[in-house]
Amino acid sequence: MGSTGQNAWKLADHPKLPKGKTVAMVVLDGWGEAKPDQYNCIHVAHTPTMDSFKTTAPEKWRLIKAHGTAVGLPSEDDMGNSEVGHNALGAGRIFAQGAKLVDLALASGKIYDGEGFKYIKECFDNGTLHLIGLLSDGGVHSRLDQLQLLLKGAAENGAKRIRVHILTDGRDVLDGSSIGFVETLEKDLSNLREKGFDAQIASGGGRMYVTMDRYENDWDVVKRGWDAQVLGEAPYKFRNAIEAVKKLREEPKANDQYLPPFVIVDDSGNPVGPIKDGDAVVTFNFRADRMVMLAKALEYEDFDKFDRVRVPKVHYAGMLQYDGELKLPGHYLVSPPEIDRTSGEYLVHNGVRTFACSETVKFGHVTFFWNGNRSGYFNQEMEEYVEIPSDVGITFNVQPKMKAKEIAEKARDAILSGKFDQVRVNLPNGDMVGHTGDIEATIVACKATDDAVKMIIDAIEQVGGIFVITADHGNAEDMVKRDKSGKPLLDKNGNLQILTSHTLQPVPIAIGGPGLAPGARFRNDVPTGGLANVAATVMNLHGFEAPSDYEPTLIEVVDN
Ligand SMILES: O=C(O)[C@@H](CO)OP(=O)(O)O
Ligand SMILES: [Mn+2]
Ligand SMILES: [Mn+2]
Repeated sequence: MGSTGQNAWKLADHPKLPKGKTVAMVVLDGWGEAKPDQYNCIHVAHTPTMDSFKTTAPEKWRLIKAHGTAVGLPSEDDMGNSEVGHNALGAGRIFAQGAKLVDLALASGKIYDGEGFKYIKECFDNGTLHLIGLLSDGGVHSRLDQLQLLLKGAAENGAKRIRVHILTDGRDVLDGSSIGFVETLEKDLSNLREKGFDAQIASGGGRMYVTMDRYENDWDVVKRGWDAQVLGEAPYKFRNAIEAVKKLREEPKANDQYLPPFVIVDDSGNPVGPIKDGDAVVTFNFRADRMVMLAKALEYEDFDKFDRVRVPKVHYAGMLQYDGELKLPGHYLVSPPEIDRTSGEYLVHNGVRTFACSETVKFGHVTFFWNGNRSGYFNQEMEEYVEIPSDVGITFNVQPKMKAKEIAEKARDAILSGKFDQVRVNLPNGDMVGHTGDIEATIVACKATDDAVKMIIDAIEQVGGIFVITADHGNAEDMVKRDKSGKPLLDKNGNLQILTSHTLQPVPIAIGGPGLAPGARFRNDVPTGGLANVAATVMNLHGFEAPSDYEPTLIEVVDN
């Protein structure tokens, strides 16, 4: 911004909308809009509150885009996700996101001229290059084609010995697709071997059970990965990764997301790629939340979350820097998007007292991602962030109600306390249960979400406030893979192909409450509006104009 002084943060008064109304900002995670059928869990579930917005106040309900270029992703084929979704909601502008920035850096070759690559390259003569990350083409945390380019580029730039530590997906892509991705990677590695490089897969495991925990929900997940990747120890040992994944998937109930950790061993039974002193390590996920914990384990000298046993002296770089505030990791291959001047920061500077809450698995979404990938408060006196501990060690189809009620109660109490102007929550159920692929449980999840929304809008009713209900991307509204005409697809055994991932669907946004000015309604001249238009809308509802470079507001106020 032009000036860094306090004045630069001052927002103009909205000409028509008053200040001082309590605004509830509710994000339903994984709640899109799709045709009603039996695989649309939101449609099947009893959701009278969410239904009523659409039917009783159609001028205060609409759909907005939540995927593709509307949230800074490379193409319209990219489904939405929580990181880019909450970034857009909070920042009010569309930033080229990690997926795109890595594409550009790889295409131009600039990645190899950067400080991060030079740093890891210092180990190439005498050490091994380890690449750790999610192996799929989901495009939410990482992409296989980026890994392939990085492998090729590293080899061309001097890496002689390369070990890949894979995390199987099944959450952003179909369950069972891990085998195909491992086969593709094995082919690439064998090509490299033919050219004289020593390149192999060294370890693996399912993303939800090995390494990719987030927000410090369960350090055991990261420890399992550490043991396999760094120490070369795991309950399962295989000679190659294709065999490993095929065998481990044979266990009843096994799936890609939760495969147990394994290491690849040589003829004598020794692990082929533990991480040692003098090695280089790259975590090739571009998305932050599920890499931060491993980054801490690799980088922090003082670390007490689990016994690392051996802490190798390595040159470590992230694909991106995952946390700008913590400067974590210190070295990275591609600079992250610089998401500055978020609505949260503006509003705090303009006297808006903010409360934010979710349960652990989504806590960082409504704080860290919302605030432009920044941890902590802008102003401790004016903000309170509350984290409700998530259940640990279960898949959420077992507890589909999750902590929706507890989150809603906290929001209700915050609203009724009169201490806050904005009360912001993320309700995780549609997404977290949707990812399990369990349709019955997802229906229960959607009802629990609707009940929670009801509790929050009842509180808003009591204080004469305003509510904004929206979502970050789709998930629960479509649980099957479909052909182009929308017909559910069957696999070769005639079984339905269950969709565990997010979707490309738009999401609803509803506004209302007794504090909403009588003439306020959605404009009809922003038909392509998306998540990034929400921030200006919310600033208006707090009585302010949004900064001029924000995406336009979705609302207008007509004289009645
Ligand atoms: O669980 C996650 O990491 C992603 C899916 O990969 O979901 P969300 O973007 O909703 O957090
Ligand atoms: Mn989400
Ligand atoms: Mn999700």
